[in-house]
Amino acid sequence: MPPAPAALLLAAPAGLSPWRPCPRAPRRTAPRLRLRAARIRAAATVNGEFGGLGRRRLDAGEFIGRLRNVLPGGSWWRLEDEDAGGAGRAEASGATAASALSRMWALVAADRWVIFAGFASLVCAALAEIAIPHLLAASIFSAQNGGAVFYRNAKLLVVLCMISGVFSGVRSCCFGIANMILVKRMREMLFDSILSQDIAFFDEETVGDLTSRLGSDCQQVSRVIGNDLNLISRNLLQGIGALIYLLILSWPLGLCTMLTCGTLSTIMLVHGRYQKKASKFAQEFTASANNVAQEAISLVRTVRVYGTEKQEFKRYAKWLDKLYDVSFRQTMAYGGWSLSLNYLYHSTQVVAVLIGGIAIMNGKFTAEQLTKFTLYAEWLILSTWWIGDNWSSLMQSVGASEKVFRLMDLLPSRQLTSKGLRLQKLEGRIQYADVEFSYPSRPSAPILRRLNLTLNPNEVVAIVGLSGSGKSTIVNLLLQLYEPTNGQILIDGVPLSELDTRWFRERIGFVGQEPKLFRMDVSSNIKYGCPREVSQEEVEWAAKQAYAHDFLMALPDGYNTIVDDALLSGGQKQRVAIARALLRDPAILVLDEATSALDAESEHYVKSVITEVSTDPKARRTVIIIAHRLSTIQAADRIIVMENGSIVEDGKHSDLVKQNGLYSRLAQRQNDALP
Ligand SMILES: Nc1ncnc2c1ncn2[C@@H]1O[C@H](COP(=O)(O)OP(=O)(O)OP(=O)(O)O)[C@@H](O)[C@H]1O
Repeated sequence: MPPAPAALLLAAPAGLSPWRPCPRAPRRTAPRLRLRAARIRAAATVNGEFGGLGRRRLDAGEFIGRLRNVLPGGSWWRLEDEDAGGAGRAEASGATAASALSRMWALVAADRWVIFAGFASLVCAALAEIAIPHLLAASIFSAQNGGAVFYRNAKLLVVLCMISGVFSGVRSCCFGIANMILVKRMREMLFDSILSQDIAFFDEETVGDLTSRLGSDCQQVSRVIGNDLNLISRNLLQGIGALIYLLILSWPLGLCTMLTCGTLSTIMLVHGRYQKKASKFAQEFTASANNVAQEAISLVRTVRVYGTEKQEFKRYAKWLDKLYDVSFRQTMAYGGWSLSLNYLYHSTQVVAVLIGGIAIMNGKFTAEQLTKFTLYAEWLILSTWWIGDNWSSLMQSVGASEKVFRLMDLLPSRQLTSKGLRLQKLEGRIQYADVEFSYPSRPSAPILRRLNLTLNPNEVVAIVGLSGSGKSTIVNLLLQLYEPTNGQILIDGVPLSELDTRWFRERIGFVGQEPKLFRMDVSSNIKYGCPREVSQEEVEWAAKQAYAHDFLMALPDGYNTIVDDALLSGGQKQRVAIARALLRDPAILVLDEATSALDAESEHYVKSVITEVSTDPKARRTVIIIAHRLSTIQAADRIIVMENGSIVEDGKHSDLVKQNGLYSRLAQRQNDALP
């Protein structure tokens, strides 16, 4: 028996059987796998309403219509879903099994010796195994006629069993190793490709989807070499050997068996193609279920506070239901395939015994020949069955591999491939010249409109404005997370796009609105991404500068305490992030001041940075502060006021207050809000 559809097993949470519909989401409402008009009929069939078992009696026409839907080729089997992403479309333009396999071969080609050794063992084991039924029958019948031939046959049988055992073991090991190599390389390349994409890519893709490609899809592909190809090759060899033997023994009976196998192969191809398509849907649904789970778990505090556990469960169950639906059809298709096999298998046996028996009675065939025939016919049909099983599994893996390969084929971000200029020294002059920008995910919504702004070296510039006015976007462009749609940014007079991105980023310190920490110790978090080797003293120096040293020393293991995003308060995380930025001694420091809760904690620091840059010549650098609390940035050299993606005011605090414009209104509003 082949394993149950893998996507189902991978996606189903512990305790929730993948073979049962989710109890909370009745099949009547939740699953929206639209198998065209057949959906309702399909549900009726699954629920046992088909054929008069339900409450309403069906007339003959309706009955025949429904029967036609569930028969092979009927509309019940059609796989379509509006929410299935590219699954349906991918099928139309999908790569063939051959091209997917050649891609996989390219990944393991460096270690081809393992595969060659596996195939050599496979041939030896198959040759030994193919001779076993012949010798078995010969031994049994030679026992009737005396000892010598029987003992010779028995010895040969022992030797063949040993050869088959040893080479089967080597074969499994080699293919298993090749498989591990394939999955490891695939995951490495996929992860590398994902990490090298432009940030705009991550605006469109979801974390759950991408981790699903890395996890379950790669796992599904892992069966290709170790299981599918290995077993298909073995059974193919054995099947061909058995067929030749049968034709030599009796060509009419051999042809009869061949006919059965031909029919089985046709059903196998249709079944394999169906499984391939179904597996793509299962893949999409698994990814969507993962996505919901990932989102709900990462936002579990919000979920708890708003009491939306049931809502989240329903969202998750919706995808599980879809997965169930598609897996149900996969299982039914597999059932159909098994049914055809059993039927054809037993018919062949009966036909062979009937025709062979008549031939024995007519003296044209011996009992030993008929026994050998039956053994090899069984072998041939079982080989065809196993090839069919492994073929459908192979098709599922090919289906799963297509999206993985498509992601792997994405070109890396130009920033990571191009070698740009490295200036002798970064002075810190930043010019935005006629910069226009809209986010790639919303190209029709202009965010920055012909922005012209110059920041001089060592100047402390604060950017203020209403929420959504484009303040963070200005910084995003400087950090090269996105590129301007029009215009350009110049750094010390050189277009930013011509600079070596890595070199430039090493000279920028950035503290975002919601700094993230990695799950590692505090020291490593502070050192993260630092382009030079740093000592513990330097780490502590940076922490002191960021007013983080005291609370870090109070942690259970001080600087060795393992932290992550959930283990420190927002303000504490921000101070660790500030220490991280300062440790680089950046020529340009960017502080995207957090809104609301963090303001009080960051205010003190922002003020001290401004004071330090103004008074300490060693600390001088270009500083950009995106500020929400205007009281923190009064001492800045310049304040830029943004509205709807344009600069509407530019000057010192004292001048802007007098202008009676947006800044003075904002300042007034904040003053009024103070107790
Ligand atoms: N990745 C993105 N994709 C599409 N639109 C975005 C993206 N990031 C921001 N935007 C949009 O761009 C506009 C400007 O956002 P931005 O974050 O620059 O504003 P902001 O002035 O920094 O706001 P806040 O003060 O609330 O942080 C907003 O309308 C926002 O919805």
